[in-house]
Amino acid sequence: MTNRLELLPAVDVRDGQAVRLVKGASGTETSFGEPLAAALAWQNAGAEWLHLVDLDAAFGTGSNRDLLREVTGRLDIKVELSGGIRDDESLAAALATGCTRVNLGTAALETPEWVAKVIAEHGDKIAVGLDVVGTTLRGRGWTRDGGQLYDVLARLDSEGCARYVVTDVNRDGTLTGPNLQLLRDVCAATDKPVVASGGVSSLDDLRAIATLVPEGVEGSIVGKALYEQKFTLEEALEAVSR
Ligand SMILES: O=C(O)c1ccccc1N[C@@H]1O[C@H](COP(=O)(O)O)[C@@H](O)[C@H]1O
Repeated sequence: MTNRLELLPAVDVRDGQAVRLVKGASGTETSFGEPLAAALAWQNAGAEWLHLVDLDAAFGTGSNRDLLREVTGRLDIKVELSGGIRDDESLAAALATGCTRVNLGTAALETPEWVAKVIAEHGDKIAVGLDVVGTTLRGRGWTRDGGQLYDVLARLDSEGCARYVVTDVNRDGTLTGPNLQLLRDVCAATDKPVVASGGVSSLDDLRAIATLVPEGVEGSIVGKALYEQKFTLEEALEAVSR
């Protein structure tokens, strides 16, 4: 595990556009233009990772698969690919993009046997997104309850899941700060690295998340704060470099 907090700028794609949502709610989209342009901007600003999400696939309203494959193929940086990866076919397509890892959400709640199988087959190419309201997991575009956080975490740990992407749904896209207690609690419950997601609004938020690196937080996704220019990616990378 690295000592420096990794930053993963997010490019969430809906209907071919880079968007940000509020609390993951469909219909709250603000559009930020071409996904490839956004991704290349983060790469050019020094990003080592991109968190790339097919929101239509997550919501079940369509697919941006070809576009996400093109974006991933055009980047030199590591890509965490997410949204709608729920079976052998969608997993094979996601991995074939050349992404560094995929992030599974709904599947971990609805098809646990399949997730155990792909964890065994693909190791650290598989992360699981634990998207929570309180301690209740949400799936299907964060519209349905899907079990209890610590029960599912214990199950996935026992199956060898390599990493968790933990999102506080009620903070996501709100610029209200990360849920540090949730991150601490998840880190206390697992030895596996945790990527924080949801709520980052300032460089101080990133510095606060960085204090949790010794507890197991490996990285942080940054979305709306970058798009709304609360700080630049260069400033963010500098803030977590010390
Ligand atoms: O990132 C979002 O804003 C988001 C909002 C609503 C639903 C999903 C969202 N993001 C990503 O989608 C995966 C889950 O996709 P699936 O359930 O596997 O199809 C989730 O982990 C987030 O990374």
